[in-house]
Amino acid sequence: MPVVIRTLRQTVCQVLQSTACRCRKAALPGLFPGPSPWQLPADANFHSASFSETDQPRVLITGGLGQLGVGLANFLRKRFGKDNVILSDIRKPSDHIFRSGPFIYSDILDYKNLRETVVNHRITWLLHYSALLSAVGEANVSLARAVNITGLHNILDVATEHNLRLFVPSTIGAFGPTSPRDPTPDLCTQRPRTIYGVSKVHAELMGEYYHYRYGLDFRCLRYPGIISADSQPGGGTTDYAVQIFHDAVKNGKFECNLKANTRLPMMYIDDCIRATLEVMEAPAESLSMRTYNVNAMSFSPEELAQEVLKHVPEFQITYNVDSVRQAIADSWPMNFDDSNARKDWRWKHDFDLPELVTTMLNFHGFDTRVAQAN
Ligand SMILES: NC(=O)C1=CN([C@@H]2O[C@H](COP(=O)(O)OP(=O)(O)OC[C@H]3O[C@@H](n4cnc5c(N)ncnc54)[C@H](O)[C@@H]3O)[C@@H](O)[C@H]2O)C=CC1
Ligand SMILES: CC(=O)[C@H](N)C(=O)O
Repeated sequence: MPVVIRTLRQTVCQVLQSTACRCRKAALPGLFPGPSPWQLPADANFHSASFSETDQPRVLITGGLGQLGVGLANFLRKRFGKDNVILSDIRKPSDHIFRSGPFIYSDILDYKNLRETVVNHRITWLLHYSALLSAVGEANVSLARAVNITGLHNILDVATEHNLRLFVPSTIGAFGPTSPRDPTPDLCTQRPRTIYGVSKVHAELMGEYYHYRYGLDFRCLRYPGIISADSQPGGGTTDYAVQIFHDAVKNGKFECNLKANTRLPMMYIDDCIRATLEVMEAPAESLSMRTYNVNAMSFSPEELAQEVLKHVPEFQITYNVDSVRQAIADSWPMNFDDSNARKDWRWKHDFDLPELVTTMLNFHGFDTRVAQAN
């Protein structure tokens, strides 16, 4: 590119950036309770430790005692140091979790408490995991609305106020019966019919709005159903794919609450946690979007049962369909198109169905090598 054009381009960019900066400061007074950095002179923005000030991110995980948070904290602690990753929740942690690294009480509905936590612990990354999932959300819509929507507003405000990098997981549940289901691309109709799905579409849109309007470093992945061995699911539609392994090993049989041919996108927890760290560490210029589908595999209960049967020959599956969960599953994607994540930040899953099944059975104490040799 000729030097003159390059210089002109840089000048235009600088002007645009300084205008954007002024707009952002002008727009924010009044958005946050109490004195906010935006109401102070620019050089007095002292209470957010920016990335350049610290070697490692200082991470806060909200809703960290659910299915995904503890595994995520363990992974991030290996990478960034134990004391740099704080797990938080409104529930009481087990002794083991309490001893394994910093844990604090934090209710996302209490803005002052959230702000105190971010300030006192000099947080730079916020991974926001608190939520009510699809099935429990339908059983308690007003609580789901409060936690998933009002709570998210607090998270967006505190993250913007303190210049945090913010990760909010979305879900296959952010799509609905009018979305293309096989496959479901990143950008398409999203008209979910659960409070969970509606709140997640809201989170995606609000996060992107804050990104474009205030410069918030918002990053979001739509996870498929996540399968974990050492943590229990919190009341979702894909929970059967975790429970089946416990029951196969313990009782040799499993009663499934979805129909045999209900196909849904799924992922092993190690892939999910790695995807989360990878998108958090991706250079901003590699992200052509702020909300990405990520996927690993798709299967139905009968296909999962067939794979379990290869290792546990006496295994039996029966079906007792839960109409609420079935209606939800029938409106969700069957296959998830995550080609943008694979292209932009080189997402690649490690676990397909056979590896998932052997890993889960081995974790539950079932020796798959012995079973296959017999
Ligand atoms: N597990 C999965 O298959 C998938 C999970 N996700 C998302 O990942 C995130 C984490 O999911 P899970 O760990 O499975 O959820 P979970 O339901 O197991 O855990 C959620 C946690 O949020 C906490 N919580 C509830 N109200 C709170 C409040 N007022 N303040 C602070 N914490 C509160 C609960 O105590 C619970 O420990 C959620 O946002 C979920 O939507 C997305 C797709 C799939
Ligand atoms: C896929 C999800 O978001 C969750 N596991 C649920 O089933 O609600």
